[in-house]
Formats: sequence, C-alpha cells, structure tokens
Amino acid sequence: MARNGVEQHSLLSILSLILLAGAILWIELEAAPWLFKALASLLLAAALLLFWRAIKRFKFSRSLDSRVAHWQASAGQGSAVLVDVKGQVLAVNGDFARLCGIHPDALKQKTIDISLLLTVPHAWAELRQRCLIGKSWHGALEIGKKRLDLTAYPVIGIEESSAPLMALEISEFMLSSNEDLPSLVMSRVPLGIMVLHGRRVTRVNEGFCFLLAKTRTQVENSLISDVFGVGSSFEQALSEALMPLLTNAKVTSATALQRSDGKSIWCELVFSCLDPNKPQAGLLVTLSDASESRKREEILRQAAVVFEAASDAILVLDAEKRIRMTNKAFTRISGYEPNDVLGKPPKLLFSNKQPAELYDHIFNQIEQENVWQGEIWSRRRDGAIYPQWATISAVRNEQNEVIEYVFMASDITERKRAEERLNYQANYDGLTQLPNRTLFVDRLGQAMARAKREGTTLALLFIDLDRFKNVNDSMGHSAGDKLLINVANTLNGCIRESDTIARFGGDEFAMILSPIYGAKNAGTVAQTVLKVLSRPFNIDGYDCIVGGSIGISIFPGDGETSEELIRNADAAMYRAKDSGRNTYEFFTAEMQQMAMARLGLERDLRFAIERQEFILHFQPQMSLATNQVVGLEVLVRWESGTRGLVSPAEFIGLAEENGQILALGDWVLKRACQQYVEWFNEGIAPGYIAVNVSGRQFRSAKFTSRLREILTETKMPARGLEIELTESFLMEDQEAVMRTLNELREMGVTLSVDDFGTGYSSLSYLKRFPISTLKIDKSFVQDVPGDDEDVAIVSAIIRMAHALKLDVVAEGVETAEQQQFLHKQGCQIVQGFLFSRPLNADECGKFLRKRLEESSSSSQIA
Ligand SMILES: Nc1nc2c(ncn2[C@@H]2O[C@H](COP(=O)(O)O[C@H]3[C@@H](O)[C@H](n4cnc5c(=O)[nH]c(N)nc54)O[C@@H]3COP(=O)(O)O)[C@@H](O)[C@H]2O)c(=O)[nH]1
Repeated sequence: MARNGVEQHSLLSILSLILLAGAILWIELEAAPWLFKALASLLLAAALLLFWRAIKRFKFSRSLDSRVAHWQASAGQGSAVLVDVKGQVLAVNGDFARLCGIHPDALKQKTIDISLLLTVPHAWAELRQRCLIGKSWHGALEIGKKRLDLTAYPVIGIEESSAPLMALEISEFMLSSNEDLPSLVMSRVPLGIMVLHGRRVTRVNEGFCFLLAKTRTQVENSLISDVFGVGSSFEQALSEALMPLLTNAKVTSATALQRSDGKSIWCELVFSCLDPNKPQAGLLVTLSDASESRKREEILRQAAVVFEAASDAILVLDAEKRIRMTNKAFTRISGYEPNDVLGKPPKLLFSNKQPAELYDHIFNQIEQENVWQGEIWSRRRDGAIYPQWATISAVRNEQNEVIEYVFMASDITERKRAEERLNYQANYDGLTQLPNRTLFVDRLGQAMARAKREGTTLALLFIDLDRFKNVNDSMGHSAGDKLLINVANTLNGCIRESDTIARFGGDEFAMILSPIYGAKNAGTVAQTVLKVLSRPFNIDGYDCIVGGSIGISIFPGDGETSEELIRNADAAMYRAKDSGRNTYEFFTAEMQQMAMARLGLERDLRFAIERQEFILHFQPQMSLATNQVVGLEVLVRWESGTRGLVSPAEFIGLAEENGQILALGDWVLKRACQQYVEWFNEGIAPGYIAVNVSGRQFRSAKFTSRLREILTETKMPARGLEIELTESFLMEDQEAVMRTLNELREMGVTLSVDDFGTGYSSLSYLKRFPISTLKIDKSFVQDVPGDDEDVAIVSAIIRMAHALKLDVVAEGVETAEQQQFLHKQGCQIVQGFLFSRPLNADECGKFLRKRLEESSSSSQIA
C-alpha cells in the first residue's frame, strides 16, 4: 500500500508539470494564431482535468491508506482481513495468509474475492448487508474441510463519503484440534467435551449433549450465555479459570449446571488451552458428572459429622482389631483421649466383671454372623466400671475379608438403674419389700423344677392374718401398713436362706419352704409362724394381736403347677379359717375335690351368664302392724341345665371373686325393675323392691350412671328401689362409699344395711351415711327369744335404729315366737319363711294379688 501511495504521488507531480507547461504555452501563444491558441486551451483543460482527477484519487488513496493503517494498528489477534464491499482484499495479516494457505507476498497487488471463502450459503450476503448498515456479524464458516469462526464488522472511514470497508476476523483454525480429537474418541469418551472460542461454543461431543440434555444444534455456534444462561455458574467458572490458564496447563473446578430438562447436576470442569502457546486460540473444556461422587462425599461428610456428633462411643478397629479411630463421645464416656487407645486392642476397655472368654466369644460370633450385640461391662480411664450396650460389626471388602470393625457402644448405666427399679417394682411389694406374687410364682416354678430334678419335696404355706381388718378399720390405714411391715419382718425371721416369703396383697402372705424333709416339718414351721403371729405387735403404742390361718400344700402331690399349688394351699387356708382360725391345715383330697368343683362351677357360671340361666325370686317383707306386704327382697337363682336350681350362696362369692358379678348384678337390677314396673302397672306392687348389690358392683365407676339408665329404660320409680349393701362393705373406703350413697339419695333410691350385727356395727357410719333401713341378720333372729345374748343384741339394734330414726327389718323369721318377740321389741318389718319363702315371679304375683284380695275383703267385713 505504501508503494502505491508513492506511485500516486509521482503521477501527481508529472501531471502538475504538464499543467504548468500548458499554462506557460497558453500565455506564450497569446499572440499566436487562434488555431494554436485553441489547441493550447484544449491541452490545458485536459491537463486540468487530469490534475483534478489525480488530486481526487490521491485524496481517496490517502483516506483509504489511513483507514487501512488504522485497521492494521487496531486489528485484534488471530487471522484478519480488511475487504471492501465487493470483497476485494485491502489488507491482511500474516495469520490470515496462513489461514488461506497463501503466502503473504502472493496477496501483494492481488485481489481475492473473500466470498469464495464463504462456502456457507448466504453468509457473504448476510455479513455484507450487516456491515453496510453499521452492524457486526458472527458466524461459523467452513473452508474446505476446515471450520472457522468469523466476526465481521464495518470499518468507518474518516469522511462520510468514504466507501464502507469491512474487517473480517477469523479465529484460529480448528483443523488441528479436530485432528487431535478424532471424532470417534469425541463421541465415545464418557465425558462432556466442549471447545470454546472466545465466548462461543464451537464444538461439543455427544457426552456433553447427554450430560446437559441438549442437542448439538442447540449448543454449537452458540454463545456461552445462550448455552448456560446469562451470568451462569459456568461463566463464572470460566472467567475464574482464564488467568490461571496463562500459567497452568489445566484448571479444574466444579459447579452445578442446569440441564435442559430442569435438573441440576454437579459437574467437574477441566479447562485447558487448545494450543498452550496461544491461550487465545481457544479452550477445551471437559465436563464430568460428579453428582454421584458429590453425593458420596456428602454422605461421607455427614457420616463424619455423625461420627463426631454421635452420643454413642464409636471406635473403628482395623482388621487386626486395633483401635484406629475414636469419636468425641468415646472420650466423653470413657475418659480416654484418642492417643491413649489408638493402636491398642479394645480389650483394654473391657472390665473383668464379665467372663474373660466374652472377648473371644464376641469376635468369634462376628466372624460367623458379621455382627455382635449385647451388654458389656467396661472400665473408664479412672477405673470406674459401667455397663454398655454394644454393637460390633465387621466391614468386609469385595473378597469378603474383614477390613475393619465398627464398635458402637452406649452407656446404659441410667437405663440399667431404671430397669432395676422397674424390675424391683414389678417383683417386690412396695410396702413390705417382700417379693410379690409374680416373683413368688417364678421362684416357686424354679423350686418345683429343682425338687423334681433332685427328687426332693417342698411346701407352700398360704398365710392369712385373722384380725388384720380390725386393726385397719379401727386404727386407720397407716397403722395397718405398719402392722403389715412388722408382720413381714417377723415372718422373714421364720425362714431359711433357701426359702422365700412373699406378700400376695392385703393381709395374705405365702412361703416356699424348699426343700422340706417331710410334711411334718412344714407343720412345724406353720406352728412357729402361728406362734409369732399370735404375739402382740406394737403399733403406735398399742398392742395389736392379729393371729393367722395357714393352708399348706406339698410338692409333689398337691399340684402339678405353681398355680395349682397356690390354689390348693389357699383352699387349705380357708379350711383353717373355718375350723376356728389361728391354726393350719394341710391340703387334702377332699379339698382337692372341692377345688375341682369350684373350678367347674366357675366354668359353668361363665356359660350361665351367656345363656341367661338366671331367674329372680322375691321374698315378701311384712309389716307387723298392718300384716301387709310392704316390700320384696329380690334373690337371684341359677337354673342350671346340669346342676338344677343353684342357690346364690354357692355362686355369688365366686362371681364376686372373678368379676362375673358385674354382668350378673346388672342383669338382676334391670330384671327386678322390669318386674316391679309390671306389678306396679297391674296395681299389685308393694312399696319397694330391695335388690342385693355386691361390693364389687357398687364400687364400679359406672354403677350410678348405669343405675340411672336402668331406671329410665324400665320406667322404674327411684323411690320404689332399695339397695341392700352388707355392713362389712360399708366400712371399706368410706369416702368413696359416701359419694356414691349421696348420689343414690339424690336419685331417690334408698339404702338398707344387710346382715347388720355381723360386722363392726359402728354407730359413726350409721350417723354419717344416708341409710334408711337396718336388716337384723337372721343368725341373731333364729335363737330369740331363747338365747339371752341374741335377745340383747336384737333389742339393742332395734333401739339404736329407732334412736337414729331408721326402719328395722328382721330377716329369717321362722316361728310365731320370733315374730311376737320382734313385735314386742318394736320391730316394724319382718321377713322369713313364716310369711313366705322366696317365690318366683308368677308365685309372687299370685301371692301379692291374694294378699290384696284378703286385705280388701277383710276391710269390707270390717
Ligand atoms: N349380690 C347379690 N347377692 C344376692 C343376690 N341374691 C341373693 N344374694 C345373696 O345370696 C345369699 C343367699 O341368698 P339366698 O340363698 O337367696 O338366701 C336368702 C333367703 O332365701 C334366706 N332366707 C330368707 N328367709 C329365711 C328364713 O326364714 N330362714 C332361713 N334360713 N333363710 C331365709 O336368706 C337369704 C337372704 O339373706 P339377705 O340377703 O342377707 O337378706 C344372701 O346373702 C343374699 O343376699 C343378688 O342378686 N345379688
């Protein structure tokens, strides 16, 4: 270009000389003929024209030169060419010549139609059009087999009229990189590969597309911001890698990348230059999915956190069972610092409270089953021994060889204490600290097994205190508790080391004498026990004499199971009580039969309730003043298919013991109310029906609400119902009894005290409780007026009842003498065989009707 400028400059000088010569000639020929003058003018005009054109061309050439020079000065790195709008090359750099495979000299004075290079259809027209309107153009082009990245932009002239020029910058050939990365490798390699030129993605492999769920066409030739998003984490990683790449062959980083399907993957990126000598020549980026390894790392990190933060002590042992790692909890629990134990076997942590073989046993089991779990006693650094719950597991490699053991252990000192407490509570009586029934049964089972094995004999003594209730009721529960503790200590003194004494609850105790050499010896022990029990116990300054009754069963002989032995000793104890108390009885075959009978009765009773085999009988209560039926006592009967009509005396006690009384009592109440309402509607009902309610039924939480339901359901008038409760029951838990009695009174139901005189006949409860009637027990009535004592008792009860404004019913009246006596004493109401036996509903209905008829006819006669 410079040469061209010099040539134009010389041409301009020649033209200037011609023009000067023409002007001189024209002046010299002023006087010459017009023909010469005309020729001279013509020559001058031509010279002027040429001069003007030369000036113009010179100016243009100067402007072009300056633009080319300016472009050359500012042209960026890489291949570049400056062309005019026709594609004529105005300037090139050396890289461009190399790109075209043409020596730079070959371009001298030559013109190359750049559009020939642009094999992509319309590319030339597009970029030319963009440059003509002052915009740039980017695109990927191919030259033969080569691919290149081209950026074209307009080069503005100094004058507006200047013809537009276009600078084309062509990035380095990728030919060499293509050859370095054979397509096969590119496509097979399980990595994402991406080639970047500037901020443009020029090539990617299948791995890349797979990784980011993109298609090649979505990615190739797109800007990074289009592929990864504006301001993406990739862009950030790239910009962070650029500086280090100037000095490092490769730079790695990792970041989360967004896939086209919206998922995010964690990628490891490796940036390297395509040509290490020319960082600007493009970058190769490999991407690998590190999500899994990151997850694993995360898990490992979490595991490490768990390891350290675990509340359990954790030790990692190597295959030789030497401690390799410990966590903080281990140090906290054991007191050992890691350095105290690292490299040592965990045996040093074991205490000798357990058998020495345990250590080998543990690892033998792990060898077989991979894991061992159990309690071990460990020793802290300060020597203290403590229990641990340990889990030791083996970690094996793919060859199934143990590579390490993980030993996890928690300090269970507290848990053990709590367990011991619970165990104690479950097996010992809280008041006397003696074994309870549960532990007793367990020990009895063991003693029976031992006796069987060794061919020895054992005895079971069932002890019931005779007058404990008196103390409890008269001196209060606290005194009763003290008495029981004293009794327990005393009984403890009567047995040997090998024997067991237990409290079964209430005032019941039991002993296992094991072994016992002959039943006689059991009798001797029973005598000793009775002797110590008959001595006074000093409670709160008072001497309390209780005494006891003992039943004895012997094994083998009196039962095959512990329950049988206990039941039989219990039966013998009842026999002892029946035979006058403060004595002992051995279990006998006869008792065996009774026990069997009781079992059978219990079974049949259960079915009787299901089959509704019960009926009600009614026994009239007569007014001695009017000779009228004033009420009816309701008495249940069991019409058994196999046993006939069974008296309640035979089954009520049993039903109370096993809880069947709840269902039975409910039925009795409802049926009695229904019957009363029937008679009431017929106009023959007396003033009330008196229903016997057992203590267990009365104590039930639902008793009053259920009674309310029954009254409503049957439409029974509450005032027509009297509840009969035994005197002894009223003495138990007086506050609770009081609450229920008050509820009954509010409902309008009255209360009668049954069997009065047989219990403690305390005046205080008669005053406190809302009682309306006292029933004198038939045992007092049967011997009046002959027996002075009974006469005194009966008259006293009647007087007391009058004083307290209570009605009195005398039951069991069988003779006219008894009736007269009672009448004389002022007893108003009587009940007994003298007037009527208990009658079934039909008979009772007839009885009521007859009595009414009789009384109406006698009143008519009168
Ligand atoms: N909880 C419930 N207890 C009930 C119920 N039904 C009855 N019983 C109680 O069973 C015991 C035995 O009753 P029973 O065999 O019916 O005997 C009663 C009468 O038949 C009997 N009696 C009546 N008059 C005479 C007589 O002149 N002589 C004589 N020897 N016996 C007679 O007395 C029993 C009534 O006693 P009491 O209840 O004390 O008034 C008995 O304790 C019943 O209470 C029930 O449904 N629930």
